[in-house]
Amino acid sequence: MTTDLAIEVAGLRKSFGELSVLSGVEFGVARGSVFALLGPNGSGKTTTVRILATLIRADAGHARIDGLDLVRDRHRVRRRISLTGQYAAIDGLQTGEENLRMMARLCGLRGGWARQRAAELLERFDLTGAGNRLVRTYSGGMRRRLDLAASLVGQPSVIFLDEPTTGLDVRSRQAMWEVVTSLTDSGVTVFLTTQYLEEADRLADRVAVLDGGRVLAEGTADELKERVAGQLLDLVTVDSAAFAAVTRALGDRAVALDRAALSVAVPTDGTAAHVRTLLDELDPGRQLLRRFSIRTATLDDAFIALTGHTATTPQPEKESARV
Ligand SMILES: Nc1ncnc2c1ncn2[C@@H]1O[C@H](COP(=O)(O)OP(=O)(O)OP(=O)(O)O)[C@@H](O)[C@H]1O
Repeated sequence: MTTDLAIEVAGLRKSFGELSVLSGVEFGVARGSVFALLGPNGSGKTTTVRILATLIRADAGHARIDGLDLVRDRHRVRRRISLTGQYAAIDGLQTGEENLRMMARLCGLRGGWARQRAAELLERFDLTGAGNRLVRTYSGGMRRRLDLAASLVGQPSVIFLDEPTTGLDVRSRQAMWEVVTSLTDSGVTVFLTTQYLEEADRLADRVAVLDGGRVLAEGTADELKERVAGQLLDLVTVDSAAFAAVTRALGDRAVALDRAALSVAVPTDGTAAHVRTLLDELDPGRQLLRRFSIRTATLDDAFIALTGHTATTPQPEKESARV
């Protein structure tokens, strides 16, 4: 079956014993796009990737890759996908070039062709200069790039990147982002999981927010931000009593609560009239607010508004952070 969706997922469920991790996950990923699955620790991102990469089976629901059913056509699906970040497929005691050449041979390319493919990939991932060095001397960022290069040897149509930049420093993360962006130039579909909202915002054509076993929202990063409102009025209160009073008055209009910083934000259209009305409503005696500023909503704000917590805050802490 041909479809313009590279990945289609419907009603996906998965439990581990008593623990229900996915309870009806649905989404579609357009061919040649970058799709980010965003969610806090333990929300089931890796489980979703492992199901889609045919490593484990879902309890219910179905999924297709390139129109092929994950269960019935498992072997054909496997030839079209690659998964990076999970396997230590790279041998530290070989050079980068040797690793890629070995992969190429495993994919059926012979002598000269394997050498040529390895050289192309080293060049593409900016590793030509390091190609003859043992991989164990590579930095974390170089290893990730080599890992990604290795996953492209077989020319997959869908690439899964499970948290591709976790643990990398800022520069390596940016280098990785450039590489990921360039992947879709050759028509590859990229499915990435991340806890970094900035990463999803920067890379993904579409983002799905996974929490509580379901996709809570799906759209472009801009669409998700608009769910919070285009602009936010940030308010810093004078003390914790004032913070409590202001957040109580805001009720469920409050977003981006930060008790430690005594700050809270509220959606606004940014006009002087609306800002004045809000300030008068929240602080009629003019004693509760220290400062205010207006900013454009971020994907962080959208995430918190949708899920009630931050992307990286584990469950127990999040309860105590609630107001
Ligand atoms: N094989 C397994 N057996 C039992 N529980 C599992 C197994 N695999 C995952 N889990 C549990 O399922 C939940 C979801 O895990 P998963 O790794 O999919 O989350 P995640 O969103 O990728 O989290 P993180 O961002 O921390 O990597 C977690 O509570 C995890 O402990």
